[in-house]
Amino acid sequence: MGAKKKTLKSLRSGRPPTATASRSMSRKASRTLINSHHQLEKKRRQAIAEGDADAEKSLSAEIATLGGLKHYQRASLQGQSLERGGDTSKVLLEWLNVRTMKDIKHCPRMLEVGSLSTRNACSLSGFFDMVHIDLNSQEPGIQQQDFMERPLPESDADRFDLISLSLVLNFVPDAALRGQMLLRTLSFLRRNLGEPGDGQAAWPGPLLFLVLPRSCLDNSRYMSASRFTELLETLGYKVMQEKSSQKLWYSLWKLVQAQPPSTVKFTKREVNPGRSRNNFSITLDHPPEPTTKARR
Ligand SMILES: C[S@@+](CC[C@H](N)C(=O)[O-])C[C@H]1O[C@@H](n2cnc3c(N)ncnc32)[C@H](O)[C@@H]1O
Repeated sequence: MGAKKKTLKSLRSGRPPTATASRSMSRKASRTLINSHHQLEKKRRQAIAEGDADAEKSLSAEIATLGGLKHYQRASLQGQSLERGGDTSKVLLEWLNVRTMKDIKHCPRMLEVGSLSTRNACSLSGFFDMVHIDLNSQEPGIQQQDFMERPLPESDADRFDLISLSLVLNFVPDAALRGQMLLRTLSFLRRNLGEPGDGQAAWPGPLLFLVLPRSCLDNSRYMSASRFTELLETLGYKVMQEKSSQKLWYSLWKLVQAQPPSTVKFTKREVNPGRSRNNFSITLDHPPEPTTKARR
């Protein structure tokens, strides 16, 4: 660890206010840890799907040896500052436009799924009534909760004007679960934006902010930007903004359909053949066939 500690100062100086990792690791170490965690989680889910309890136990032990989700989150925080151009919510705030936000009389309610910090740009802006959740909370202001287990809202008071899924979909280790996560956003967004003229008309929502590593769309055998758009449009979203950085793809979607689709069949199919490509994919089988098992 001695050699790694030498990099501590430079890492800290490059870190945005959201990133408060207590111990730094090198850029290479954080990238390796993130990749290993994703691979092991994927294998663990496969073991669960196949009912292989021994394999699941040994993969869980390997994940624990790596430091588990807590260590992964620490690496992700460093990733924000080192490689990804900082806090992704800065892009969302730019798109929403400070002037517009100041004109909105109601305070838009925002759900940040996969929250590592309560001090990102959106949280500090004061424009939002924020709810932060994560599988593993690292701060008192972040509820420890699985979005997939969050009770479905009973009224608009429990719903949101904006949901953020920044680098969360790619964290989910299973293609079918990713589809379910996107589908689930529909239940958590407010569709009724109030009477025109009451100040709420300026809010452009209901909105979904999505960030993915570019490789998920640019270099996957089973996913591409057009295929992803096809799925989001099937769910009732329309793209409002999108941009790419060197490593990430940012997008902002507006929910434009009044009702969720009654059926969706979005299957895994090869769209970009090639040996060097990755296997990122999203599938959705809604409503699920009774015998269908979640599988990549
Ligand atoms: C790579 S980190 C991204 C964090 C941050 N949003 C960002 O943009 O850097 C992914 C986070 O999503 C969280 N996460 C994944 N699935 C989740 C779920 N179903 N519910 C809540 N949080 C989830 C993980 O615990 C992890 O902290």
